Amino acid sequence: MPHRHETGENIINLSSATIAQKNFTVLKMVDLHIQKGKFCYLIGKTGSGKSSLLKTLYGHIPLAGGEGSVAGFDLAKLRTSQIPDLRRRLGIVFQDFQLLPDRTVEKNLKFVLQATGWTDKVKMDDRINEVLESVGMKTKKHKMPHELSGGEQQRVAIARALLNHPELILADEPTGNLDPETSNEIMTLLKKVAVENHAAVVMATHDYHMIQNFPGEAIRCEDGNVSVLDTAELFE
Ligand SMILES: Nc1ncnc2c1ncn2[C@@H]1O[C@H](COP(=O)(O)OP(=O)(O)OP(=O)(O)O)[C@@H](O)[C@H]1O
Repeated sequence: MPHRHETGENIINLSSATIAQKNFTVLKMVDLHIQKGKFCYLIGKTGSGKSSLLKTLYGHIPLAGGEGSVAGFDLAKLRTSQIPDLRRRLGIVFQDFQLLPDRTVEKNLKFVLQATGWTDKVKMDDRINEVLESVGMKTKKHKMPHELSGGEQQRVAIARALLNHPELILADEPTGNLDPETSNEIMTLLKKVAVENHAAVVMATHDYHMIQNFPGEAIRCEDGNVSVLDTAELFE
């Protein structure tokens, strides 16, 4: 189970951590240790704190207590100026894709590369082709987001998440807007790119059919606490 591994091998370490929205404590005494390269679900009822936990991990809300590190960044001491550096080490995928609607797939990806310090045009083009190839979208790079299906848009969003070789992909309900068949395709893709890129994945989901189809480990938010379990336990 993920919480038993040594600190140095972990991409996420939370110890006695408090996760809070404004002054409202969502989760407390959180101990969570996720090994590099692990695939982990994040489950729990609506309002149980899944999104708040992910937001703390990507520096959108501050750690409200205890200790925490993500990809080597100390969350308790994280300065605003370090947040872009942290984000560069992570890939983030959302339920609603969040592609820029006014530009092509290629320009969506180029925008991220430029915003994260890339300048060499040939290297940018090569990286864009590489990530689009890995999600099966290379032939669609001149399409606008509205010309793509939901599943295709999510493939592009996954490609975007991969651009800077993340060690950790955080995915908040990435299949929440997709039909079951497309959800399975996206899940298969996420698992494939995680292995290819040696990236860990923490994926929040409500979708128990998918968890049943793709068993694994899960972090569960419940009653203000976090526990780790094997998804097989959910269906006993
Ligand atoms: N911006 C905010 N200000 C104050 N409280 C918030 C804020 N966002 C969320 N909360 C509260 O924090 C708690 C956890 O919310 P969170 O969005 O993390 O849950 P969740 O498990 O991701 O739910 P869902 O599955 O519905 O997305 C909820 O009680 C929610 O009302």
